[in-house]
Amino acid sequence: MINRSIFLVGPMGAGKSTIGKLLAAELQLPFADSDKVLEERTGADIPWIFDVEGEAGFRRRESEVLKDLCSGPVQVIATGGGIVLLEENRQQLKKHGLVVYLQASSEQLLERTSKNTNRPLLQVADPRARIIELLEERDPLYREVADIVCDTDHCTPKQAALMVAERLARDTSAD
Ligand SMILES: Nc1ncnc2c1ncn2[C@@H]1O[C@H](COP(=O)(O)OP(=O)(O)OP(=O)(O)O)[C@@H](O)[C@H]1O
Ligand SMILES: O=C(O)C1=C[C@@H](O)[C@@H](O)[C@H](O)C1
Ligand SMILES: [Mg+2]
Repeated sequence: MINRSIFLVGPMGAGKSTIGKLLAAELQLPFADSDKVLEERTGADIPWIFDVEGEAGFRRRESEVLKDLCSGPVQVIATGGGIVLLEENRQQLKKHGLVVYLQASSEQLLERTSKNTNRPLLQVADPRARIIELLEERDPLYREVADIVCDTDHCTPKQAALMVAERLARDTSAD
């Protein structure tokens, strides 16, 4: 039985938002996306927030959103790729959720993030190098919080959602 929210973590382009929606439908749970909640609350999009308030301002807003989502109803929650950077966020995730790390190779991440410009941290001359650098820094943090790790390189979003649902059913069957 799933009695805690399911948080999807992982790098930009791992598919947290895309797979999260499909997973929520599969589990018949509501869906929330922390990036979207943050944008709605702020009344501005992520590039604007980074421009005006810097990454530190964005991270403050992100932590507030996470706290509220953690005290809300049980649902599937796609998080932002940098949610694991702050220790207090990692504690919240571990305490309140079942955490799924969606993994993908840097090549896949590059391909999946190259189609739009709404990710400020990737608006650099060499996004491939940035993706590798972020992955090196963050992979241990995603693993630290994860109950389940799923590789999404070789599956469609639908297949990935079904794979996560199966893993969750297995892992929560003893609860
Ligand atoms: N398993 C997959 N196979 C192929 N394409 C995928 C897969 N998962 C996601 N995509 C595509 O990659 C793009 C980025 O996915 P998505 O926005 O869900 O990533 P994200 O993890 O939420 O990233 P961010 O941290 O920036 O919010 C989308 O166009 C999506 O359709
Ligand atoms: O990986 C990150 O740090 C980010 C990922 C996105 O989901 C957004 O939260 C924002 O673009 C920052
Ligand atoms: Mg997303």
